[in-house]
Amino acid sequence: MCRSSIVVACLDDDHCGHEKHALCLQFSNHGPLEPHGFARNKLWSIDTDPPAFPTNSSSKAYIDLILKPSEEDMKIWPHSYEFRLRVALGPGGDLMLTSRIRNTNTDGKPFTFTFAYHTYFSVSDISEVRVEGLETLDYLDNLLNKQRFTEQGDAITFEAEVDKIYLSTPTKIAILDHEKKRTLVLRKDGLPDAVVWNPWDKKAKAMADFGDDEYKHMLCVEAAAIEKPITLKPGEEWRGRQELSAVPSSYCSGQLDPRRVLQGS
Ligand SMILES: O=P(O)(O)OC[C@H]1O[C@H](O)[C@H](O)[C@@H](O)[C@@H]1O
Repeated sequence: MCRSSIVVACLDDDHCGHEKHALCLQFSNHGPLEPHGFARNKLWSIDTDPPAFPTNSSSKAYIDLILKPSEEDMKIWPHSYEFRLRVALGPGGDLMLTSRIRNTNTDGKPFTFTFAYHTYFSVSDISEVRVEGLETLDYLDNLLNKQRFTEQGDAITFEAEVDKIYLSTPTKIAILDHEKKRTLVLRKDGLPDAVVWNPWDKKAKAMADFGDDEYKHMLCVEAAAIEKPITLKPGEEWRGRQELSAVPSSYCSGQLDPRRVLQGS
């Protein structure tokens, strides 16, 4: 059995094992439930006989984790569902996360949810990092009551607390870290939004499970579906996929295809 907020993969050499620098999953929910939803605090089981991987995929290493509600869970959120998370590693070290959520209600009722892969990336120095792919997009600012603004034309850089939900984002977003000589590339499917979060100094100090200076070396970029919650009728299934790759710094800005860089084609 596994917790949903387990470290699925550690992307950081220095802080391996610290959840804040690892990859977490959240099944978010609007309404009277705990912040960020309940899925990350539940026990998951491993599917020992998972369906085969699509034959066109080069990945052979994967595990399927399953979350279904217990009777206790249904008292808090009265819906029946199956949540299948496939964690797969590609031959070049890419990490693929595929979530499938199916409404298994037998009472005919639909349910609605929001979703985010709550990914903490380790970076050398937050002040030197930039994010490409979100410029000129609209966003909701979580620090200003979710007011809607439009981002400027430049790549995103960081010099203060940020907590934004970018809307209608492209399928590829890049986090350029010159000092680490690497670019992290996030590819996604079925997840139109992207949360960008760094607590900066004051909030970091106020967070019990976060070191005072850790904000300098992390950045959350989260593939998400938040603005338009997903509604599933009984029998319907939703799928949301995120793929993470780290590519050497020879990777050029604007050239968002890590395979071309790695394979030199
Ligand atoms: O402490 P966590 O549960 O990991 O969440 C920390 C942060 O995550 C998100 O990205 C939210 O947008 C923030 O508002 C929140 O404070």
